[in-house]
Amino acid sequence: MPHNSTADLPVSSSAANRSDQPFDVIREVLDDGSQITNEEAESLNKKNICSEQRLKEEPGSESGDIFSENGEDYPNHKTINHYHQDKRRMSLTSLVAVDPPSSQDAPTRRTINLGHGSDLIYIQRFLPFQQSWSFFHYLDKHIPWTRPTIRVFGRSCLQPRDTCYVASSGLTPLVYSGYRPDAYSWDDFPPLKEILDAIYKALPGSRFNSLLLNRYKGANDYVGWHADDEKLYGPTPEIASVSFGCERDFVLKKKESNHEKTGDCGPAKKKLKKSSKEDQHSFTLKHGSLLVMRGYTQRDWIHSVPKRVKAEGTRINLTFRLVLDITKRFPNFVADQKCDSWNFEVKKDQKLEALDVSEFLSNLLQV
Ligand SMILES: O=C(O)CCC(=O)C(=O)O
Ligand SMILES: [Fe+2]
Repeated sequence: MPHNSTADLPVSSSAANRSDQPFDVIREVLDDGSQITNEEAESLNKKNICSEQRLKEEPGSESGDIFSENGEDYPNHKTINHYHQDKRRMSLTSLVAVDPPSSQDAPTRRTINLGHGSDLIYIQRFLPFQQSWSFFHYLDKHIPWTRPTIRVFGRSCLQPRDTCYVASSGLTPLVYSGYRPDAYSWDDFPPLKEILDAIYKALPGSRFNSLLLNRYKGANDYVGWHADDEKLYGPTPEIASVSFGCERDFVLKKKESNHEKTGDCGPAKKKLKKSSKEDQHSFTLKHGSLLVMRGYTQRDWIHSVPKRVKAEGTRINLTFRLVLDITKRFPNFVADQKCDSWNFEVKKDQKLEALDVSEFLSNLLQV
């Protein structure tokens, strides 16, 4: 149910101390030893195919996996592949009974400087492999996924992926592509707090109060070129993105004044100028990984998760964001607008007095 409760986002919880223990719902499912159905086996098999094969690039897109670690993945993939050979007889428990992580699996953290105040952090093994599958199954089953009709460049279309929105109460609502999702409460999905606690450990000092969830149900689901530069996030939003399930490519491209736009409704215009290498980065987001976009990344770059023929399995992505409270104090700032023109908007608001301006700016800079 959409939330209107007073429950607010906890900054930390006891869950932080038991991040290696999957939550109860999942443990019940995994420990029951029941025979796996054909459908489950098929779905898990697809995930495995998806994560083991190198994803084929679509013609025209440039490859440069700046985050892959020599193509290595979790060593336990072999174990899973073996179980898949006789999928009718294997149990769900066997499927996830992977080797405990060794010291080689320790998370590695990489910072990628995109220049001009934009940067990324990538942690490939942010959450343990097995626990990540537990999160995947929980989210796949318990999140009330919806596939809304959105408007992009004047056209209505079905959003090419499932979505759900979770946020603390009382925040400025999120509106994108003419769609205003109802916000569910964090209390409705306790595992999300565990994931958030893990993020807080990795990013001390960061704060998030909203979460956009996306589910890509196969190769044809995607997110078109966009930047998460809505005004409610301020000019330098930090966005923490956690991925589960099928690996998908994530492509970042530097904004051009006349860059082509595709959005979620398909191509609109042919590209005129070829991007240089530094202007585009393409890489694979692994199961259990964390990607953080910071600084001016939303102002200066656009990103997408393109269709990929071989990406047959389901992928779930969570993007944690901080909604600033500026629109409560300054209702002239409409959440649906993009923030290409922050300075202009500030000057244009005749009602802003000197004191207001400093309050406005400190609101923007609040973390
Ligand atoms: O699925 C992803 O990795 C990205 C999702 C995204 O860009 C968004 O929700 O704004
Ligand atoms: Fe995005």
